[in-house]
Amino acid sequence: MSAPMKAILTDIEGTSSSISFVKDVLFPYARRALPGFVKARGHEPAIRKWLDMVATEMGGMCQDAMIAEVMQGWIDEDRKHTALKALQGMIWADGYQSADFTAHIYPDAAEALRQWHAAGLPLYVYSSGSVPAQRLFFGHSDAGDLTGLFSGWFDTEIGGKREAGSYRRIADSIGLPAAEILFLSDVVAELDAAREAGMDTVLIDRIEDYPQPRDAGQANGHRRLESFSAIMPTA
Ligand SMILES: CSCCC(=O)C(=O)COP(=O)(O)O
Ligand SMILES: [Mg+2]
Repeated sequence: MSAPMKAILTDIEGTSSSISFVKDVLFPYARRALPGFVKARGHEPAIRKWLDMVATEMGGMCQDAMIAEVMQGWIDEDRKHTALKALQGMIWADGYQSADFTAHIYPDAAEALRQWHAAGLPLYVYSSGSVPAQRLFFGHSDAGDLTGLFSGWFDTEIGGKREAGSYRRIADSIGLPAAEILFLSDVVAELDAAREAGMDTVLIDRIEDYPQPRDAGQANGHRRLESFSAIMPTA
């Protein structure tokens, strides 16, 4: 018999929210703004530390304009680099504050998150997007400010999403055995890592993001659902 579910940990892109919002709205916004952002604010310590991290990876001294160009390339490749994600989050803050966009959330996800929270189930986020970017995302979602629904936030500062150790550290930080946490994601490799750490898993396979639903082999033994509605009826 499996352990009772005591908390839910959710991914964002492709799980609670559409891939196309991230790829077609957020990434191009950050790509366009990056050179100006680095030029105007690169001297601020909270920004400098990330630029220096990228410069070190590039082999040492390089001009900020070149660092910005390298990071634009990383955006095109969808690299989940912690420095890039931190800077993207700072850039998106302007976009949300000036109401250039609101963050997409699938209506079934917003509804289920509200129901689970109302039922007393603690909710957590684990995304490659930085924690500040996650807070902005759920704070300015199509369904309003949902930040109050969450008990905690995790990004790649705790470790990569495809590494079992990250999920062990998250379970420790939440203060529950991994077996009592359900992780939701659209990426099988992330679910594999969470399962290796002992978490329960559900593959979210949204038709809008994955027009060719994953078959049982591709799902690699993870329960596969097309929305949040069927995960745990609370009604
Ligand atoms: C929360 S900010 C936008 C999402 C993002 O930058 C990203 O890389 C999403 O990755 P995820 O781990 O949520 O699939
Ligand atoms: Mg995802």
